[in-house]
Amino acid sequence: MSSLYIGIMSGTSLDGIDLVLVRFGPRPQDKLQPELLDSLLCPFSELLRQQLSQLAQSGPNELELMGQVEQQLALAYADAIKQLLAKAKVAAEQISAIGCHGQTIRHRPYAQFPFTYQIGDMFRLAAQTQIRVIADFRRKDMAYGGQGAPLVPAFHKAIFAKPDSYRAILNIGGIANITLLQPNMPVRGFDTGPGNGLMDNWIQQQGLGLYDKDGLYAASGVVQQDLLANLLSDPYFQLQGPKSTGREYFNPQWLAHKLLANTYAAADVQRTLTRFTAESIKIALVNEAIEELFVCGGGAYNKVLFSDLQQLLPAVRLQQTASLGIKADDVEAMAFAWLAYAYDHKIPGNIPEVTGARKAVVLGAEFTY
Ligand SMILES: Nc1ncnc2c1ncn2[C@@H]1O[C@H](COP(=O)(O)OP(=O)(O)OP(=O)(O)O)[C@@H](O)[C@H]1O
Ligand SMILES: CC(=O)N[C@H]1[C@@H]2OC[C@@H](O2)[C@@H](O)[C@@H]1O[C@H](C)C(=O)O
Repeated sequence: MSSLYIGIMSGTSLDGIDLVLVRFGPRPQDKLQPELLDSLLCPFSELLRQQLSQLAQSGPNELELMGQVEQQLALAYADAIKQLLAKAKVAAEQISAIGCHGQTIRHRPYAQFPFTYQIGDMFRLAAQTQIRVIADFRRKDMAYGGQGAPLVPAFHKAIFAKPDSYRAILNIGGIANITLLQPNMPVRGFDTGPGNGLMDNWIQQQGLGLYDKDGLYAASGVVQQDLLANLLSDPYFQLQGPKSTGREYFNPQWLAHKLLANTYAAADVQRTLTRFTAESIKIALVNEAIEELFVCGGGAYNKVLFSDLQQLLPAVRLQQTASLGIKADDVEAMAFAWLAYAYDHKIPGNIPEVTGARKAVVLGAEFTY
């Protein structure tokens, strides 16, 4: 019998909760394509968004705040799941499991004792929904010496790889990450650097909204070449993979440091940040003979960013993942539904060449109701 899974992703953009309902075939060895049945985006309340943003950086009273926010987040996830089930007209009993990423509030793969924290009380989520939850996907990879990220490459390989074409999948969320699906080669993948995160921060600081819809604000500015060169001079871009990063590094303080004593027009900064994301992705792909690049994550909708990427990668056919049947918004959440399915079928969820782990392992832990 086929089985239904729910995937939940709330990522570094802090825009809200992405959910999908997916049907998987009964036996992984049949390699049936998963069927995306429904999806939903539930924005965070302004208070929860602010609290999560606060927790993503060091500050006073963190532990107390984290305890409170973990519970609120679980309730927000549970509410979002109830909305999805009602929309899809599916009962909780029909769902095999929820695969939930949780909310990253700290990711320190380069610390003396590397660690990564994804919060959200998964027992509360299971109790509220009466559905078992598979979560905590990153820490086992880290326990085997990996970075704990990115994890989506195994899913990309399972559903997007082609034997005769060099495909790459680019996720542009708050942070951007790439998966390289080169025929007859181990899958590679890593975080390329900032995605929309710095652009979101900047437009928010100008009081012009939460993000630059379709890149319209960036389109009103001009790329400042000296600022662009300064941004690209960060050593992260020259590091070889495995590598991963987050908001603890590429954040408003990082940008403020780069802008020091300069008085660029605000729209020019937005335009330059957009170009910067595209240029940093180009650096990551410089020696790769990619034929097709599929873009997902909210950044796929930024028209200026998309056109910058196409201009910088003229030999590559650039498309959104929608052309492969999965909307840009749904890919990451679907990956977490797949990781829950992989847990249930004892399929490793990490790729050692990607994360740097010593071996491939089944990721996640089960939270029962
Ligand atoms: N129409 C649009 N135009 C421009 N940007 C958009 C549009 N829609 C979404 N975005 C951008 O996409 C972001 C959300 O992307 P997404 O949900 O993929 O990120 P995330 O999952 O939170 O991050 P990550 O993948 O790093 O964990 C928004 O914050 C915004 O910057
Ligand atoms: C620690 C963490 O939450 N990392 C996220 C983040 O958002 C994008 C990029 O940085 C990626 O490494 C990862 O998410 C995706 C889902 C991943 O693990 O593949």
